[in-house]
Amino acid sequence: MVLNPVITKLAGRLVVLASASPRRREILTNVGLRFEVVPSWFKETLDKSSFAAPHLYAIETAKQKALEVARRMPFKHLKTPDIVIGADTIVTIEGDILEKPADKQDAYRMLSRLSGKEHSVFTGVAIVHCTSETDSQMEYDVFDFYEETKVKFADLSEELLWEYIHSGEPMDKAGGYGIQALGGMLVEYVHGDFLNVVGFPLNHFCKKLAEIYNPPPKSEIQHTKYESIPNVETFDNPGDLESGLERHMENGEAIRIGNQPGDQDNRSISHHCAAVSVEAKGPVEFPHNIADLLDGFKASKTLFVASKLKVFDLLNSHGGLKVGEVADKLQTSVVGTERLLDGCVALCLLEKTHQLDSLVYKNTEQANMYLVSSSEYSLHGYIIHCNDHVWPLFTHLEHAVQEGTNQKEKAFGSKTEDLFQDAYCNKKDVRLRFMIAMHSIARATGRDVAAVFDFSRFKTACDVGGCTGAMAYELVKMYPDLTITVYDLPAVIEMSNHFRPHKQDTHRVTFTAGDFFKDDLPKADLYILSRVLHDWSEDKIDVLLSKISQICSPGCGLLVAEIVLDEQRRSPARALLQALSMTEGKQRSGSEYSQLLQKYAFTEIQPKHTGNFLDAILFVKQ
Ligand SMILES: C[S@@+](CC[C@H](N)C(=O)[O-])C[C@H]1O[C@@H](n2cnc3c(N)ncnc32)[C@H](O)[C@@H]1O
Repeated sequence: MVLNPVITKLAGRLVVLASASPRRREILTNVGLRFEVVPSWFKETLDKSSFAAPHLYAIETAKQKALEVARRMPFKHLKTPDIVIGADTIVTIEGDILEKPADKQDAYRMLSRLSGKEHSVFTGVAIVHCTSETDSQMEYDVFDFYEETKVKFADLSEELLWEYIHSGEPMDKAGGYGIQALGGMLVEYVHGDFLNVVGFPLNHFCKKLAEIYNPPPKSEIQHTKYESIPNVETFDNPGDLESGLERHMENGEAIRIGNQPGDQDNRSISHHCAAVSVEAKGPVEFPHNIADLLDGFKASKTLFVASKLKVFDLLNSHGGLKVGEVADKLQTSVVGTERLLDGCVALCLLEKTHQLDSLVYKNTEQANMYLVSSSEYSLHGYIIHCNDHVWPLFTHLEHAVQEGTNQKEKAFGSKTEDLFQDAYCNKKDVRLRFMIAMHSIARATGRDVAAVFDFSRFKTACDVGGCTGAMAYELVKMYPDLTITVYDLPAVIEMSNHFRPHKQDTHRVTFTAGDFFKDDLPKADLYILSRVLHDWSEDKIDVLLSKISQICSPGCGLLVAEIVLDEQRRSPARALLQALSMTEGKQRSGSEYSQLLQKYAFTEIQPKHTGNFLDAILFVKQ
């Protein structure tokens, strides 16, 4: 369930937020919108003086941010979004626009201007629909709006001002303050939408969606159609967009790619599949979605190999390197290394810049955050697992489809009786690789799963099949009264100490070894099943859930963390593609999980999409 039914109209479309702001991401995630984040490269350099009013500047910046992403994605991300959302927040006082401070002095200048006075916060929002209707070019329908909120600051002493500036909070925020955190202490009153000041006017956005999807008569809608994109300056060279895939249309009007607004009800396949209806007789437009799929495996393998060779670790520790230096340090050929690095640039994992007379390769911010093996939320372990374990299974997909079985024997030479307890899994190196992979996903997701419900009424939890304890560590961080037992097979528990975080007090997380099909589970008032149910047959699930149901008293909780399918079982593609290499389990929709758990006297509280790798459903024992 989501707060605004209109948001469900976006289900099944590839929705992209063209903003790196964690605050915007959180606001939209909280209402159940599923979207990808692709930060815009548009430089915020529009000439403010050329706009008649400040809000027009914010709207234009939001539009340009969204359009830049809409234009870049088909070429750099190999997929075409259906909808791109851009936003720009500015603070205005006495007719001047204040954006993000450049440094501490700039923050001081801004905040002392705001002290004791009322100012306005404007957020411009652009919703860009990407369509390809009648001619060879993509077309962009842009719907935009803005919201104004008045905020009054208290009189700020010099001491308070500098204390706030030294906290570091002002630096990435329009006007130099963040109302949702420490900056809230500076504010005397707010007139208008609070979330607008945080960075995204959710209420107005939902109204706008309602207007777009349940439209009033056409004459009343105001939006701009961009057949070609206005020439704007971005970090990227717009010229390179023309060099990649070109759209071929010999006589126009042949096909439509992508769902159009209003298509929701008769849509037959989901967004990533880009519903293609061939309506006309003439030659057809170039099938971008199919071309993207043809290259999909090359893109994955490029990421895998760069990760395996630790390219991102190397570039992170050196800041930036020339191709010869990378080849030298990796002991690889110069020509092959250059191809790999250029492939990573094309996939937006690396940046290539001219420095003096040479080309230097550097990690993108995203690569530093997720691909460097030592980074806090690194996906490196999971990427290596995909390369070493999932990739070989997928090379036998044809057999898997013919035989309806997992192809572990063909890929690794071991027959699967129990997914986790055969000789192959008991090899120490294989087990460790698996645990590192589980750890990286659970760490990346744990915080979001822990935050989607209020678990504070639970004092004891048992993470059943909790592996390295990654989810447990995130939960105890957020809930200071909670203690968690991580329950897993002895061979896993034996190695769990490797994963204990150093900078966290971990005494509230303990480990118990056992077999959840055979042994008694520890007593707790919240049970967690994260990525467990999808792995097993109905019979085995029956054993496990009967055990949990018996041990639970009324009021006990059961948290299921899985990728939850939509009700038509069409998306997310991630879940359906993962199912192709499954042994005996299956992926389920929200209502399928509810029906399953109902049999064991658990009632669903609410399913939540976290926007992360896993979704969450909380159940309560009756
Ligand atoms: C797919 S992993 C999920 C790990 C963790 N919950 C997460 O979300 O990252 C499944 C976990 O179940 C554990 N497991 C499998 N069979 C088990 C059994 N019979 N008893 C206890 N744990 C088991 C595995 O060792 C593994 O850690």
